[in-house]
Order: sequence, then C-alpha cells, then structure tokens
Amino acid sequence: MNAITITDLTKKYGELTAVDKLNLSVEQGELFSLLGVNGAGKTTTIKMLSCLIKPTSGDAALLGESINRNPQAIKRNINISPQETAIAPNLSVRENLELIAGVYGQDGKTSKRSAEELSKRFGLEGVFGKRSKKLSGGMQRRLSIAMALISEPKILFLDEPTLGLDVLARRDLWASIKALKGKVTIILTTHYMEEVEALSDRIGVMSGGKLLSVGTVADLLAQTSTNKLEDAFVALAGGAV
Ligand SMILES: Nc1ncnc2c1ncn2[C@@H]1O[C@H](COP(=O)(O)OP(=O)(O)OP(=O)(O)O)[C@@H](O)[C@H]1O
Repeated sequence: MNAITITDLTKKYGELTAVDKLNLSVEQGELFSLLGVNGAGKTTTIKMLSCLIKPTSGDAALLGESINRNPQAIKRNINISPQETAIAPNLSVRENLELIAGVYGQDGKTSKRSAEELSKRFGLEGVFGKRSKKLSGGMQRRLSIAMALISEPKILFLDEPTLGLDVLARRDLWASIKALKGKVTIILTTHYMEEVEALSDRIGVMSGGKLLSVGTVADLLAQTSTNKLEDAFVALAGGAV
C-alpha cells in the first residue's frame, strides 16, 4: 500500500509557482529523497504534505487521508524534523523530550520512559541533563529527530537533517536514520549526494517546482548516461536531459 499518493499538488505564492503539479507515490516503509537546487520547491512540498501550509490546488493522500479534507487525521500519523530544529534551547535534552511527549498526551511516567528510550536510541544518554543550546550541531540534529519520533509517526519528514554537520556527525546521523528504514516511511530533503546514495530507496529530482525524474540511483544514472549521481543530478537539474 502507498503511504503517500500525490496528485497534481501545486503551491503558488502570487506570481511564483513554488510547486507545480507534482505527481508521486511513495510506498510504506520507503525512504524517498527529494533532491533539488535552492528554491526548487522541496521544503514547500514537505510543508504541504505535513499540513503546515495549504496547497493552491491538487491533493495528497497520506495513509488514505486527504491533506485538504482531513489534515487533523494526518497530523496524528506524521511528524517533521524541520530545517530550523524545533528544540527549546534553554531546556535540557530530557526536558525537551518529555515536553514533546506531554504535548502528545503521554502521562508523566510514560513521558519519562519515552525520553529515556529515545535518548538511548539516538546516543544522547551522555548529554541527557545538558541544556540543548550547549549541544554540538550533530547532537542537536539527533535530538530534533528523536523529538519527532516521540509520537511514533508512521510518516516522518526530515528537511535537510544533516545540514552543516561535519563528516563524522553526518555519518552518525545516517546510522540513526538507517535504523528507521522499513519501519517508518521517510521523506528526506538534502543537498548531499552521498547522503542520498547512502540512505535512499528512491530519489526525486526537483527543479523550478517540477519533479523532473523519479527512480533509484541506478535508474537516474541510466537515464542520464552518467556514472555518478552528482553528474546525473547536474544533467537533470541543468536541463540537459
Ligand atoms: N512564504 C513564501 N512566500 C513567498 N515565496 C516563498 C515562500 N516560501 C517559499 N517561497 C519561494 O518558493 C520557492 C521554493 O522554495 P522552497 O523553500 O520550497 O525551496 P527548496 O527547494 O526547499 O530550497 P532550499 O534548498 O534552499 O531549502 C522559492 O522560490 C522560494 O523563494
């Protein structure tokens, strides 16, 4: 069954068409990466799918519910780790996790257990009592994803999860994301080709609000007659194919 079915999804800001008649299906448990240059429409797509903004036209069904007709039902099944992390800087790791657990209706005891369990899964036990603003960028990103998982979403949106991280922190985070594969449907945006290759089942290349191509890494290489994903991306996004 498809986790996400997108039909002619469009977002206009005045004269600008940020997302232009997007059509796409994503299977349950799939990790789908959206690749595109700055301004291609990736974040706008994620914001519409996670019901943060309304489409101008078109629709998407997430686990069978329409983003136009039933955003409340969708919000129970999804979560997002946004580009600008959702962490409260003056709260500790534990307090951030427990706060979010409380927002999702968990009682004190369950919140405590969720916070401990997620901090273990994301290697945050060593900084559990530390104020979040004092964490490294990599640790903050991990906390942001751990917070997004508190509600046990079936679909998770990761908007540039490793932006600005060093190579080691990025690889650590990849391991955490890989551990979610197959269990949670993930839509990820990134500018890092290596990240796409390491994590994705399939990739969509966006430019000017349009989805230019969808497939596995091998599909995109074959389509562009290239042998590196970066070359395939340049060929697609640059309009050579
Ligand atoms: N609230 C807004 N009002 C007006 N224009 C907007 C708004 N949000 C986004 N845009 C425009 O829509 C287009 C798509 O932006 P979007 O943020 O979706 O791109 P992106 O692919 O996520 O880029 P990046 O890789 O830089 O994050 C851009 O031209 C952007 O300037």
